[in-house]
Amino acid sequence: MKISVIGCGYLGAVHAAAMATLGHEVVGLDVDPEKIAALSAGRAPFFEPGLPELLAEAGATGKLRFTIDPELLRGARVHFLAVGTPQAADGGAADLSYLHAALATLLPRLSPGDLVVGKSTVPVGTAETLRARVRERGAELAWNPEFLREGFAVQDTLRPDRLVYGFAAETLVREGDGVRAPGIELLNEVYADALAAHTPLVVTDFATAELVKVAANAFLATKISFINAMAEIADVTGADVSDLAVAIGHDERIGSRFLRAGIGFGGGCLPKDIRAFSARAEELGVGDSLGFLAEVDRVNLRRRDLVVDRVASILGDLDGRRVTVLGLAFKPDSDDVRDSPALDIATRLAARGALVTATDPQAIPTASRLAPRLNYVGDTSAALAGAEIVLLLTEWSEYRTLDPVAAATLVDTPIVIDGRNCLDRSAWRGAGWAYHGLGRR
Ligand SMILES: NC(=O)c1ccc[n+]([C@@H]2O[C@H](COP(=O)([O-])OP(=O)(O)OC[C@H]3O[C@@H](n4cnc5c(N)ncnc54)[C@H](O)[C@@H]3O)[C@@H](O)[C@H]2O)c1
Ligand SMILES: O=c1ccn([C@@H]2O[C@H](COP(=O)(O)OP(=O)(O)O[C@H]3O[C@H](CO)[C@@H](O)[C@H](O)[C@H]3O)[C@@H](O)[C@H]2O)c(=O)[nH]1
Repeated sequence: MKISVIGCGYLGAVHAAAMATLGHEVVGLDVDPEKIAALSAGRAPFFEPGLPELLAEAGATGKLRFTIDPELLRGARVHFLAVGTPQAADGGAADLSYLHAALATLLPRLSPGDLVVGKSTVPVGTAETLRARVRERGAELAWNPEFLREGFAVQDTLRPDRLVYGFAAETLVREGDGVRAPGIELLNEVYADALAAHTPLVVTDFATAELVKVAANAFLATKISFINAMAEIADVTGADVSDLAVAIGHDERIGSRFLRAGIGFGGGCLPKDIRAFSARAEELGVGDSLGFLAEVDRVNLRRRDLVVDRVASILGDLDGRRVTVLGLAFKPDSDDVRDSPALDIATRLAARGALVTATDPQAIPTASRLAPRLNYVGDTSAALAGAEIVLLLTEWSEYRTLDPVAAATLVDTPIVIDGRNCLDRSAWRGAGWAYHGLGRR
């Protein structure tokens, strides 16, 4: 089937390439000519494991094209909207201007019978407001939220753990165990491979589909802030949050995943999604229902304050002190620094006068665009040289497996703050380091 993907960022580029490897004829549209030039040349415009190989595989099919020319949208039967919905500059709500612009570009190029499929994360109620404009063109709208994780985007796209389709409530017809809705066959054809692999499918109305996405992210964010709140308690009681997480995680009702305490969550999704969800609930007059998400956000942001304060309490005056930061991306296996706790901490220490040397296997280009004043060093050993304190802030495998004995010979003073509680503290202490975990004895 011929499909288009509008917006070729972290989500859209992977989606477009993955769809082509599944045999669809795909055109990916973006307004960023540099991104399109890279993708057209088969180069990934950002770091995502497996994406270069996926682009090569898709390129070899001859079925994948990237363009800035919206005319090439014509002829596709399914059009995915995958543009950004960032936090608005003036508050927590989602900025839908990119989505509206993308739709305005698409509408005149739609043909009757086409299906427009929203993938972007949107406030509940958005799809309903967009549908009339799509219907005027004789096309239909579906909402199909995306759950991929950066760092695992390729496998999550090809083998999602579930698919959710949202349709206008009045078009949904339930028959026994099945559901009919206009456009559902087109989506089933797009996802034939995943469906054949028995991927669970939930077909529902727009509002539920939109809510599933933000509810999932709100739950994940809450889980992280919960364990970080336990880390705060552990800090004052002498308990160990890592042992606590293992112990509560053995209860299958709780589960062991997403219970890693540390400097908290960041990225282009969790922080802005919980704020947009809260803002939308306020608009709907049910702000109190999500009041806890403001606390989830506060706990999360306190983690960054905690690390900055701890560095200050260890070093005393920060002015001119040599601080080395290992890791800038919001998580390992990504170059994404959107709302990265690591970059935020590094920047705040620099603002307080520290001489921050920062390194990351992939995120130096993205970080240096946002925070040009840090001293960026590509090589880990060079970054460690002469440090008065080392902060591990993104748990890339090369940092988790650092040899503490060798590292100790490079620094000025062997003090480490393990912002992700991922180091073997006995080994580090054994090598002479003053080890500081977060919520760990
Ligand atoms: N990144 C993820 O892991 C992820 C996962 C699930 C859902 N989402 C959601 O998907 C959406 C996209 O996120 P992202 O991380 O890919 O963002 P992104 O910023 O990486 O990509 C968005 C792309 O859209 C392009 N764009 C903007 N306006 C356009 C227009 N009018 N026409 C064509 N292209 C346009 C931008 O140039 C950019 O390349 C967001 O709503 C996000 O919340 C993201
Ligand atoms: O136990 C944990 C797990 C994660 N994190 C942090 O939480 C953030 C988000 O991590 P993760 O959820 O793995 O990354 P994303 O790629 O942002 O993915 C989330 O956001 C996407 C965009 O909405 C969704 O599609 C995914 O399902 C959802 O997991 C990162 O800063 C992690 O360091 C922790 O601090 N502790």
